[in-house]
Parts: sequence; structure tokens; C-alpha cells
Amino acid sequence: MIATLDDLDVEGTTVGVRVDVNSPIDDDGTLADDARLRAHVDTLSELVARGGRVAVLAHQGRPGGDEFVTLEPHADRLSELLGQPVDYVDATFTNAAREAVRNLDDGDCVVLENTRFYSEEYMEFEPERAAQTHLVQGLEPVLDAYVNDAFAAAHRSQPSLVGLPTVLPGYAGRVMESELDVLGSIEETPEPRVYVLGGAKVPDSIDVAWSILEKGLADHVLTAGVVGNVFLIADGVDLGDASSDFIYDQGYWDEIDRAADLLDAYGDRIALPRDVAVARDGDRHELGINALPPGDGEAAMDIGSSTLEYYKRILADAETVILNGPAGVFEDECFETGTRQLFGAATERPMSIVGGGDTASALRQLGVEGFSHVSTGGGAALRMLTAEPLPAVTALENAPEQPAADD
Ligand SMILES: Nc1ncnc2c1ncn2[C@@H]1O[C@H](COP(=O)(O)OP(=O)(O)OP(=O)(O)O)[C@@H](O)[C@H]1O
Ligand SMILES: O=C(O)[C@H](O)COP(=O)(O)O
Repeated sequence: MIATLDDLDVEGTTVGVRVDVNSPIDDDGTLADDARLRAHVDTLSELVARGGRVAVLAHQGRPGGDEFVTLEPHADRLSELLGQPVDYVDATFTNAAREAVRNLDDGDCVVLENTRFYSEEYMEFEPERAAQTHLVQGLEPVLDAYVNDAFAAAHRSQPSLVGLPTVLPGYAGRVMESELDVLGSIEETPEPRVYVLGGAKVPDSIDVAWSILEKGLADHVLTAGVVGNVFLIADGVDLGDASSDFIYDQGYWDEIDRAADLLDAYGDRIALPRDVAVARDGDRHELGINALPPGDGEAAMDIGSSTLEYYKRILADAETVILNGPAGVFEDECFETGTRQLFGAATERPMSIVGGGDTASALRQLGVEGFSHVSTGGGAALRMLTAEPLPAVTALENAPEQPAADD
């Protein structure tokens, strides 16, 4: 059982709030999209309105990557979104950071520096070991409670996610609560249940496919995107050099054998594209499987219209549809129709759940609305959709309770 903000005695309490505001960053270092910040406004504004002293913890990017930047722009944007000053301190657990946290008054909010500026925060630990890290040891003395609202990072066993709730009373924030409500009860969603696995993260999708088919969670798995292309090759289809080279260059060649094993074991529940779209003379050109391979340099960039008809027929009987990853290169208008139509058809079903960063941006770009739930998480949502526990959620379940006010 996880405690929520309803269980937290907030007034005068110094709360470390882990959020996931990991966002695309423009070349000049500014935020390119604030969707993930907006998602946490409910949690943060509730805590400040209830008189909490709020210290925000978050990561941004990965070490060595272009988006590995400070959280100063995030603090500025949060200040606008919360309608109150939000301080930023360029440290996470040093004396300066601790001082900033100690100086908070009721209703104040400060953003601490990108947790991944410290190497421990980019490692994975068991919770007890994570509790011994410098970040946790440094912050524990200045915090009374810990709130985790970072559902999108809950598949990571990093100190700010699993160490802090080992030593501090832990609570789910409002984003975490609503994600767990929907995605945590996937086994209880109505059947038939159809999973649509598209996008480009082939190993993750194949892991998910194994898990949901083995557990009997999926009545059908529809494949699309690069995932669909890998399954077609595994089924003996010659997709041509351009698609094969792309898969090879991504390091996904071994996934073809795993896809073939899946087809041997569960082929009756896995649907493969019946046609694909390639670029020919600067336009979209569709080819049935029997007309493959395509011409030189032509890659399969989207599912074609007979695949769409076939998949829509399967979706028409689904009570629950779960989607991850676009059906094609939706960024190019010649190849957006597969994603637009497939995702549009899913929204007609009684329960439709979608997750993934690129998927969410595809939905925004294509103006597809009407899902029962759009998850903030990519990898975290995928892991939950296989009914696997998330380390940060388990850590919250095991967190100590808040002592009574007069203790
Ligand atoms: N047939 C295809 N060939 C090449 N790229 C494709 C194809 N189909 C989809 N893609 C690409 O896949 C990318 C998105 O895949 P990804 O698996 O990263 O999505 P996501 O799960 O929503 O994102 P994340 O897991 O990062 O939150 C898009 O950039 C899209 O252009
Ligand atoms: O964007 C995400 O999926 C989360 O913020 C986790 O980021 P990570 O994959 O770099 O751990």
C-alpha cells in the first residue's frame, strides 16, 4: 500500500519532491517543451498551498548527451507555472544546497541541481545501498518527508528514486498516483486486449511482447514501425537493403532471431504488416508484401492501407488497446497516416492507453485526442504494461511512515 499526499501532514514539513522534468532542450540551452513540467504543477502547487517547504529533485538528460544541462531554465518555467518565485540552487546536496533547503519558509519552493551531475545518480543500486550514497546521506538531515511524482523515471533504481524513500517517509505525488491507478491494474482492464507495438526501440518492444504473450495479457499484438519491419524480416520477407541496413546500424540485427522465436511460439497472436509505404519520386508509394523487395534505397517508412484495414478490423473487437511507439516516420507528412489512423482507431475503443515520449509528441503533432490515458512515461509505462514491478514504486511501498506530529 502506497501513501499519497492525502496521508501527508504537509504544513511546516520540508518535503523532497522527485519529479521527472527531463525535457527536450534547444541548441541555446532553453526548454523546447514544458509538457513534463506542467504535469507536475498539481502536486507542487498542492504542497505549497498546504504550507509545505518544497525542495524539488530531478534529472535532465544523460551524462555526455546534448541535453545534459542545469535545471535553472526548469526553475524559471516552474516559477511561471506555479505563479510564485521558485529559487534555483546550483548544487544538490552540498552545504549550499542544504542551506537553501533549511532556509525555506512554509509555501516556498526551491529547485536543486540536476541529480545526474553526481555520478552516483547515474548508477543503479539496491535501495539499502542507495540509502548510503552521498546524495541521500547529504539530504536526509534537512528533509522530513519524500514525495515521488517521477513516474517516468520509476523504472530506475537510482538514489533519488529508491534511496530517499528508504530513509524518509515516502508518498506518491498526484502524477504517480494517477499513473499507478491506470497502469497498475492492467490485468483488470476489459478483454479482448490488444497491444500495438511500434516505434524504434525494438529490444524493449520484443521484451514486452514476450512478457505479455507469456502471461496471457495480450489477445493480439499488432506490430508496426521498425518493430513491424523486424518481424517481417523474421518471417522471411525481403524488405530490401535500406530497411535491413537501418536495423543493422541500430544494432538490432540479433532481434530478428528473437522475433522469429516469438513467431514460432505465439505466431497466432502476432499480426504483421501486409503492406508498407516507401518514398518514390518524392511521394508515398505503397507495396504489398508480395511486391517486395522495394527498389534500391527505398526503406519501409510506414504501414500501408491494407495493413491499416486489417489492424482496424482487429481493433474493432478490442475492449482495451495499449499502444507504444508510432506506426511510421510520422515526422514526415508522407508517412504520418499510419500513425494517425491507427491511433485514431484506438481512441474509439472503450479503454485506450498510450505511452512514450515520441508517441506523445506524435499525438500532439497529429492532433489525435480522446485516449482514456496518455502516460507521462516511456520505458516506465512499458514496464508497467507488462505487469512488472517498478523499483521506485516498490521503494515507496516499503518506505517508513511519517512520525505523528508530537513524536
Ligand atoms: N518504419 C520506420 N523506419 C524508421 N523509423 C521509424 C519507423 N517507424 C517509426 N520510426 C521512428 O520511431 C521513432 C519513435 O520510436 P520510439 O520507440 O522512440 O517511440 P516512443 O516509445 O514513443 O519513445 P520513448 O520510449 O523514447 O518515450 C520516431 O522518431 C519515428 O520516426
Ligand atoms: O525520459 C525518460 O524516459 C525518463 O526521464 C528516464 O530517463 P532515462 O531513460 O535517461 O533514465
